[in-house]
Amino acid sequence: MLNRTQFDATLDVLHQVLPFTAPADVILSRYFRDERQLGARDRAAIAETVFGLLRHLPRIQWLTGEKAGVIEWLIAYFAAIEKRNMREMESIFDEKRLAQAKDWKAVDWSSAPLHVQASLPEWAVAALQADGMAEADILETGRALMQAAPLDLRVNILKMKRDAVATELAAAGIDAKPTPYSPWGLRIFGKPALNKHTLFLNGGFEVQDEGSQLLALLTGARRGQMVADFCAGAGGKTLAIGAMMQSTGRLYAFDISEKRLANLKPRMARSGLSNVQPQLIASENDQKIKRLAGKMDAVLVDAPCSGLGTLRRNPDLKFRQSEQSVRELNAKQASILASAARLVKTGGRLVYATCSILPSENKDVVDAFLAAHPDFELLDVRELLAKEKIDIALAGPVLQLWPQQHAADGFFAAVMVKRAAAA
Ligand SMILES: C[S@@+](CC[C@H](N)C(=O)[O-])C[C@H]1O[C@@H](n2cnc3c(N)ncnc32)[C@H](O)[C@@H]1O
Repeated sequence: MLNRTQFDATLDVLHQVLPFTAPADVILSRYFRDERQLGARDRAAIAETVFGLLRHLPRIQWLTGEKAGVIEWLIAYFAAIEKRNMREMESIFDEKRLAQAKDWKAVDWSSAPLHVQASLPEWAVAALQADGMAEADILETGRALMQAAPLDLRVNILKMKRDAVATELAAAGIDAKPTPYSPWGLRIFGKPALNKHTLFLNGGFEVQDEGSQLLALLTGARRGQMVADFCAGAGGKTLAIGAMMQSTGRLYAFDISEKRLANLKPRMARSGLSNVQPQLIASENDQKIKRLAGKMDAVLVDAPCSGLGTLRRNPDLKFRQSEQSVRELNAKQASILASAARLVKTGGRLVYATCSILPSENKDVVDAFLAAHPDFELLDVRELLAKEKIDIALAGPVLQLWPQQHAADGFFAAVMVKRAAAA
């Protein structure tokens, strides 16, 4: 149970987070930077409670009713979600609050609507149902997305072998196990501080969810090729692709965000890659793109998306996204994919990817693209991964990862190949 200092700080943070005007992790980092008196244990307890509450907020709001505010939500979180002992709560709450806590602790979730039980936005559940997903599967997905995610690392194969990194981490008391699918992944349970570890500083590994590693792998990028990471951001996937290319050939990292591309620079320096060319573009239709038309062996479109597949890490996205924002993203996704496709040469690969579980951001975008671009053909991801000796259960030719099934974030990828125009 939180002590008084931690409790008051948690309330402060929640008051700043809950308007949902900025990402919760950004607000939390800023708060910790300003409140220097808080020790490591305080910080860990506060962060855990804030993120725990956000994960369960749709359920908590249903339980506490419309008039409730932050304090009631926190009490309900301790009582109904964490099932705290009433005696523990006596040090923080008065009689009236304790009586509420007791009522909430006895909640029966089975009478709640599906989206509440799954702790997902109502519109997102409606979209999954409209696509034919069964109630039990939605519930299972929601439950898996409520869990905290483990920490995955991607070993930089340009510099190190996976076993060697695991051995060195073990020597530092960090237990890292190979991830089930990615040949470069290590999974760590617990929260060791890794950003000061020599292996990290020397570019031996990066923090990257296994699902994200698989998206890079699906580009099939090889030595000496011309490859583009169209929405490179801070380069999580760029770095993985650059290592697949053994730092040869040329790898363009495009993005419209100067700040994100700037964050790629120190990561590139650590990685030892010399084949990456970060390129700021004004939009997906930038002249720089036109000049490179038809030249790429592979193009990855890691499209801007709702992020609903990453709720284990970013639970506030349940509230920061809406039907309207997803509709706007859908238009952007289609436009970016169509533009990025122009870069692909005949026989080249186009990978469209998101970290979403919503059909409108995934297969609907790909279906519409394929219908409008008969020169592109869908490849079966199951065959591509089998060739890499990756044994993964998938329901169809595209990659859709589910946290409950694959223990990864909810990533999506479709791989297409550009065929020669019919004579
Ligand atoms: C899902 S994030 C990319 C994450 C990154 N690939 C990684 O692995 O770390 C999507 C990125 O698309 C960028 N973006 C948004 N609109 C874009 C556009 N029109 N053209 C290119 N990139 C765009 C955003 O700035 C953001 O960095």
